Amino acid sequence: MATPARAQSPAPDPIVRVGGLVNRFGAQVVHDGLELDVRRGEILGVVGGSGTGKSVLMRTILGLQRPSVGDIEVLGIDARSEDPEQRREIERRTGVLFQDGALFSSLTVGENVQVPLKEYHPHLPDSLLYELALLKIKLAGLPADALDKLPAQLSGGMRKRAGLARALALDPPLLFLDEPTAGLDPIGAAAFDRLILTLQQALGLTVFLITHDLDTLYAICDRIAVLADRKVVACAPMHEVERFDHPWVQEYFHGPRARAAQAARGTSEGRR
Ligand SMILES: Nc1ncnc2c1ncn2[C@@H]1O[C@H](COP(=O)(O)OP(=O)(O)OP(=O)(O)O)[C@@H](O)[C@H]1O
Repeated sequence: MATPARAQSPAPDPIVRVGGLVNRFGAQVVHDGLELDVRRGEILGVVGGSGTGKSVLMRTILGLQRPSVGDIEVLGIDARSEDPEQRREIERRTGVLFQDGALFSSLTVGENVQVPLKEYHPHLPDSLLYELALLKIKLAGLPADALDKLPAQLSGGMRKRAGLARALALDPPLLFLDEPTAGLDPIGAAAFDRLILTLQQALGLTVFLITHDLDTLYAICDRIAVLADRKVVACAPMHEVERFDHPWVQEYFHGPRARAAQAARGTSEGRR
């Protein structure tokens, strides 16, 4: 049985701590006393029904949105801080892949990857910027000739990889991915999952991954955080979460799609 997140023993070495989080939009309460730790080096899958506040949670952790109430610490920094130095430090040490890739459409892929490099290292010579962008593009599994293409000239899967290359530009220890496999065909999605896992293992990344993709959860996530009832109702490895006695969890992890994802893997445990 998965333990409700609130009742868990302290997480070993959390890199993100969220405590007592409340987010309200007018009369709508999205989060109410939400607790979550992200452990250093894990891939945490964040799931929940549509509108349960997964993206709002991510934006709040990144400091892009101020919570109504609550404590948020990212890499030891108070994410609610208005100190520009602290804000910059969080930005520099976190990579984000937004759902649509959020690339600048008028810049080439290489120029997109160079944006954070130029912002944080304004004195790097052009030749080095070029080499670094090329390195990140290759790391994200794109061919070198993608460097000079505009986002519109790439496929959806390649655009995701370009967004990932930009997210990795500053070698962040912490990566946020918002539905990275949405819109990809199953083969492209599986390849993207493998890429995330390879990068996480090779670079020692911690990954906060919002997804609806059961295959992704089964294939690469160390723990799954379930958002429901305005809280994280369970946060545990998959084999524990799928047994959690909550209507949404039961529906999601034991519906026809989940059975198909499990069957595809042969077993739902020991998959990494
Ligand atoms: N800036 C905002 N102003 C008002 N309401 C907002 C704002 N941002 C989010 N919301 C509301 O908060 C709720 C949670 O939104 P959020 O985008 O986090 O959901 P989600 O769990 O990521 O959903 P999905 O799985 O559909 O992407 C929604 O009802 C949304 O309309």
